[in-house]
Amino acid sequence: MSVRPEVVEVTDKTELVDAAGRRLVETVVAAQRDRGTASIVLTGGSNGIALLEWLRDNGSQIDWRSVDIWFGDDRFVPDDDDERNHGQAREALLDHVDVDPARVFAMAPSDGEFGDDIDAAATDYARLLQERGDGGSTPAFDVHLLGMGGEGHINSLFPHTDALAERERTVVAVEDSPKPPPRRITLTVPAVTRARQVWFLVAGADKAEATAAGVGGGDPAAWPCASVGGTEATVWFVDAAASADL
Ligand SMILES: O=C1O[C@H](COP(=O)(O)O)[C@@H](O)[C@H](O)[C@H]1O
Repeated sequence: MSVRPEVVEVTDKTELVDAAGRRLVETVVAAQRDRGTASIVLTGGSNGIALLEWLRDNGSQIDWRSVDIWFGDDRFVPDDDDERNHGQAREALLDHVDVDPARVFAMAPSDGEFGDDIDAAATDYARLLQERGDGGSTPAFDVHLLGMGGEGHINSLFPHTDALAERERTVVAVEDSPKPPPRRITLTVPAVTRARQVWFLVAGADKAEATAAGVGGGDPAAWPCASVGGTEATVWFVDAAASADL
């Protein structure tokens, strides 16, 4: 991990979303003031989507026209499938604020332009990241949001998998995710660690062991959450139950 993680402990999930939401508004507004633009990598999962709902109601200080929206992972299923992180993000936020559609970079669904060719879809997302990367393999995202599973997975990077071990490509296809649906596209460790700030949104007692491993520097092959951090900040927003083992 690049920088020492900061832990923001709150009581429950409502406070967690509120704390992360307030800080995200501040961070995006500051980036837009300093650089004229901002970039956020969204995550799926319960807290990631709750945060987007919070932003829908409380994010009016953000100039949504000047934000690039990326996805940390998505499920390779048809576009109208409820499992799509992109569809959930549209419903929670993107359809309700003034984002520039040309700056919302969804991963291809299984009925999109690449059809069922998941590798072509993953390769194309890597191409897009590089194209917008100002000479780097990806943009230096302002904030990469991450949910986390009880076994420590982030994006679709699961313990002891080739996707987690990837150190060259920024985006890979996953054909056998242990959590359904099995086919996914995900940013890899080299992509996540390009972010200025990496934020974990974690609630629930079933995440306490993984939280302790992530914050405390556990084995990155066993605990994907321990394998990433931001170049400027790594922040863990955790509720009381998830922080029980810290
Ligand atoms: O499969 C996924 O799960 C994680 C965590 O989800 P949660 O509901 O336990 O918070 C999520 O971060 C990831 O984007 C998603 O594809």
